[in-house]
Amino acid sequence: MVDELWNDLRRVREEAPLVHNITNFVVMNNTANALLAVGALPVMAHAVEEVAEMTALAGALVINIGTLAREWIEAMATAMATARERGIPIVFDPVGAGATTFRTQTCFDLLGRVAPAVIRGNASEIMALAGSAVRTKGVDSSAAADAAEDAALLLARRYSCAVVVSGAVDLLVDGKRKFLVRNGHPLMPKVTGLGCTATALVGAFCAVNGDSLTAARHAMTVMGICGELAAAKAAGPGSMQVHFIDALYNLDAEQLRAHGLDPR
Ligand SMILES: Nc1ncnc2c1ncn2[C@@H]1O[C@H](COP(=O)(O)OP(=O)(O)O)[C@@H](O)[C@H]1O
Ligand SMILES: Cc1ncsc1CCOP(=O)(O)O
Ligand SMILES: [Mg+2]
Repeated sequence: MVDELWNDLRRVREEAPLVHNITNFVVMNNTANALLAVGALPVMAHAVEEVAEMTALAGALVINIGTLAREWIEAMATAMATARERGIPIVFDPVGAGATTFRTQTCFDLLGRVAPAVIRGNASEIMALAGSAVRTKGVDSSAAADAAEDAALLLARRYSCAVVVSGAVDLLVDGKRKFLVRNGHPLMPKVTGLGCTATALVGAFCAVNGDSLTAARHAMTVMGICGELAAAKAAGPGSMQVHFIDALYNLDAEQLRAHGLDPR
């Protein structure tokens, strides 16, 4: 796994795929910096007048409903339709699904029109999309990833896609395969937007690897290892964010091996 991961990371760095993000106001800056640090090129564009053109240029489309407003929904649907026509992978982040009817219903509407390559959310969000009665506090999960395994499988079958449930241990399924990613650090959920960063990195890896589940596994492993490397230098969430970007930029093959990848 380590060699395949390294190959994908090198491809991201060499090919610098454009990742088109329709994402939330909270994380636009962190996400763009993380994509640049890993070697991809970010662009944030959400005007309905330009999204089709922008998506057509991209290696991956990331749709994130974190600060949803009605006028964005048409832009998201248009971008997703363009991606489908052109075979561009879509990665979908249902931020806060389950917290409000607007968020949950919009996810159903968008996903019902165009299925993504990958859905990446926390356990509460994935359970909400699967119809489980789950209490969710805004954008943070109230459950561990393993509690969402049945929900993840249901979504993987419903949309024929890969599903990533993030948490202390990430769970990844696509209906046929299941992977766990154990890397990571408890400081990570103390930095806003690292879930959205994970989704964007899944987009960057999907741009270079057509096997969506493998691409997602590689991205989530990179997230976890960089979280561990950053936490070793951080004094708290503020410096964690800065060290995380540096760790993404500097990540090398030796660090990947030293961080004990789990081949299951
Ligand atoms: N307690 C934890 N220990 C280690 N890693 C974590 C922990 N919680 C989250 N992570 C990692 O932080 C990143 C963001 O995940 P998460 O916090 O679940 O997303 P979200 O912000 O969407 O809720 C992922 O890479 C995940 O593996
Ligand atoms: C706090 C917040 N509110 C709306 S979007 C957002 C960012 C959520 O980012 P993440 O899910 O990556 O923590
Ligand atoms: Mg999130």
